[in-house]
Amino acid sequence: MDRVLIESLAVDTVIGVYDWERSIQQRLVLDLELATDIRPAARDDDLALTLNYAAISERIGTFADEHAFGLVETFAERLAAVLREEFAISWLRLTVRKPGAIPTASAVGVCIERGEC
Ligand SMILES: Nc1nc2c(c(=O)[nH]1)N=C([C@H](O)[C@@H](O)CO)CN2
Repeated sequence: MDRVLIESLAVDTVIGVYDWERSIQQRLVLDLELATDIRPAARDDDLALTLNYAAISERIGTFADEHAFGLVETFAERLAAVLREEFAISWLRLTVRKPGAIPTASAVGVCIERGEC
């Protein structure tokens, strides 16, 4: 299956399990692979026939603004569900990295796959 890609999308949100994390925003960096057949859009050169990565990126920013989860796992799971409900995404791979969490690591985070290809 073809994929629409969104790479290194940065969002700032309240995220973390410790008290000091509940009153600040921290950066998450997201990579998404979104399965879709790109041939209809390519055939007609029509944005309406594919997954609009601009609209999806904007929705992710809104989602990050609206929530304040403890775990990156919860952020990833809930975001994947919202995106699959609101866009015609049959399968996705979502990586959520929290680059500031561990000073001696470039990033930590999770990678999930949901749906059928
Ligand atoms: N698997 C996870 N481990 C940890 C998480 C998490 O979201 N998932 N979060 C934290 C803290 O919030 C940490 O990021 C603070 O530096 C610890 N472990």
